[in-house]
Amino acid sequence: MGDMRLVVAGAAGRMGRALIQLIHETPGAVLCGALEREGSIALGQDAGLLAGCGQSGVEIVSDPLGVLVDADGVLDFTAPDATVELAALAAQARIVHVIGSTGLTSDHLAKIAAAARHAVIVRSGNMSLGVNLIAALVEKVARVLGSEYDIEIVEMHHRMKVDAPSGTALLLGAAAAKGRGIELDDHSVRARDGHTGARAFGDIGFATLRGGTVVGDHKVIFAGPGERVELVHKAEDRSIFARGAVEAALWGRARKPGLYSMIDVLGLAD
Ligand SMILES: NC(=O)C1=CN([C@@H]2O[C@H](COP(=O)(O)OP(=O)(O)OC[C@H]3O[C@@H](n4cnc5c(N)ncnc54)[C@H](OP(=O)(O)O)[C@@H]3O)[C@@H](O)[C@H]2O)C=CC1
Ligand SMILES: O=C(O)C1=N[C@H](C(=O)O)C[C@H](O)C1
Repeated sequence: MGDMRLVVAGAAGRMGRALIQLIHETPGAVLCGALEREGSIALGQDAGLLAGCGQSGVEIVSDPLGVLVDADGVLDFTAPDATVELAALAAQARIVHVIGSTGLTSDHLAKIAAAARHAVIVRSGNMSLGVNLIAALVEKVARVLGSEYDIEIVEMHHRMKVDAPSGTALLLGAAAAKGRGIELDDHSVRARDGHTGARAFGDIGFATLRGGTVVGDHKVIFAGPGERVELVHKAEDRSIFARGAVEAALWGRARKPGLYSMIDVLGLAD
């Protein structure tokens, strides 16, 4: 097999630029296409120059079909509607689709699952090794400590982030719920304001902070009788997500169609 030919969707975004830099540094991967939405001021620019890693010869374009047809995979850190559209096109082209976009609704997730019947999709709210390791630990801690330990998840991101709670917070919440043997949707508390009454037994609470340039901080708190257990992750650089995404694409190349997560890629499943 030759180098894996990768398209970056959202090429001019914070993650898009980190991905283009990382592909440039990764043996076995090569940038073959770069996408931005129609009307973007980035269209026509050289993707490598925009990302700060030198001329790549890859022009940023808006037509996905033209670039996907010549690719082995697409790295997609864009927005929910764009991701669902790309999932259908990547499935038609039978190429690997790595999805980092967050803020997906159950409707988006159902469409992604349908596309995964035809092609490999790796989706995760956080592609870093550290967060996925913490997620595995959260599941275990939730199982061991039991429901007299209240679970609260606190996250902080940069002021430009548009969705809340973060995909990572939801991933960590799902891990905690799995450890407890409950459904997150039935126990998730996303906001508290005014006279809320006492905390309900078994809730999993989420608190969202936004400000400055914070790349991504997450803390899972297990508050029990007389003690607290806290698991913390602090992202300092977007390259940790980009590294995970490129690793996922290379891993996905040898898989059968299906919907996978970073837990599968990193071999962290029990
Ligand atoms: N899973 C993970 O590990 C991580 C996930 N993320 C997630 O990735 C997503 C992007 O984050 P970030 O890079 O910070 O955001 P940015 O807003 O910086 O980048 C997103 C880019 O995608 C572009 N875009 C939107 N729609 C389309 C489309 N239809 N076709 C092509 N490009 C499109 C945007 O263009 P425009 O500005 O014109 O809308 C923008 O340039 C978010 O959902 C974020 O939460 C981020 C980091 C890590
Ligand atoms: O938007 C971001 O920046 C990030 N988004 C992801 C999330 O929603 O958890 C991952 C990371 O925390 C950065």
